[in-house]
Amino acid sequence: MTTTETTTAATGAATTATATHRAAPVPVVSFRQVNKSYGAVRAVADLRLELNPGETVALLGPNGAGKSSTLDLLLGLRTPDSGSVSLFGTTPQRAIEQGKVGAMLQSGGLMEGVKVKELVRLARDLHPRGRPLDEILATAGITDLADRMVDKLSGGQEQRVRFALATAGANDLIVLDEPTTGMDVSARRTFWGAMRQQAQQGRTVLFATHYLEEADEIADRVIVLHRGRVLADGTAAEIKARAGARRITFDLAEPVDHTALHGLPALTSLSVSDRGSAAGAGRTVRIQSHDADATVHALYGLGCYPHNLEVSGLGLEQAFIALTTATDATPTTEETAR
Ligand SMILES: Nc1ncnc2c1ncn2[C@@H]1O[C@H](COP(=O)(O)OP(=O)(O)OP(=O)(O)O)[C@@H](O)[C@H]1O
Repeated sequence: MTTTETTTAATGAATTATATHRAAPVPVVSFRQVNKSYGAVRAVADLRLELNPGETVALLGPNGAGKSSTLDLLLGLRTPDSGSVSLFGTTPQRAIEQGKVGAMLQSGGLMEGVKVKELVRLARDLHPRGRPLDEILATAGITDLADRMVDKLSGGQEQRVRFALATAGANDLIVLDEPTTGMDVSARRTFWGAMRQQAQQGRTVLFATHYLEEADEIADRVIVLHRGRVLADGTAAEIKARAGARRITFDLAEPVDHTALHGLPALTSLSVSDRGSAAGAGRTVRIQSHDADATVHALYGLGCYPHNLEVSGLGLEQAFIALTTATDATPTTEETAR
């Protein structure tokens, strides 16, 4: 909090006005109109983004959307062509030197010829605010791997060791690029349990993932990147609502004219399975519509008698597909200009 005192001399008397302002918290991460291209490929385009203290944020996007490039810029591993990136109000390099950032990246092998505990101890000793070794091993779920040689680890175990290295110090920001790739279901559960603990201690967590259920379950904010831009930014519920579409499922006992179904209003997709409905006969129809009321109303107008009718919102996965495919259908500014 900042207090500003203003003293005004008027008619020989001093008037003191005290104004109290609440200082805006310094964002943990700030991207200001950042651009990054590799030759002709525009990987990050006019990216504006702020992360606030304590947020757990998922970065989603199809292959090539710019997720890894964004994380590389954030960590100072790449330099923007224009715009600026800051962490905790300073440069990425400075924030990392101060021990504020832990990262778990996709690339880069682990040092070989050492035991897991030796590698983790080294990372801990290099950190300005290293955590106790036993605690690091326990939170990463690798206590039983402590004496294993690093080159004898499975892919999923390696990922857990990478996580231990990323959390070897008391970081304020943890950055994870597809952290659970190669982990089985149980290792994933343990991993996210550990991650939650980190978030509950007030740390900001940013992770890129292709597992949409992870984003849905873990993140309190989801950022969808596409073609290097932010396509959607909000809670998972907001992203689902933003995609707008509803899913309509029903069974039909009688044969159906597919062309008539395709003519239903507000349709974004339609599939008819003739292999028998859930009830054992007929066919199951699955529709995505951006106006479920209009679609269902018209369905009755076709003389259809749907059974087991269900109308529901989209899951994050379908919302993600709806959002990104809608954008794929829209030409970019550069394409329009051609
Ligand atoms: N070093 C590089 N040289 C040339 N092009 C690159 C380089 N790194 C990334 N790209 C390109 O930049 C774009 C963004 O890549 P990036 O790896 O950031 O995407 P991503 O969202 O992380 O993808 P994925 O989900 O496949 O990991 C892609 O078109 C990619 O081919």
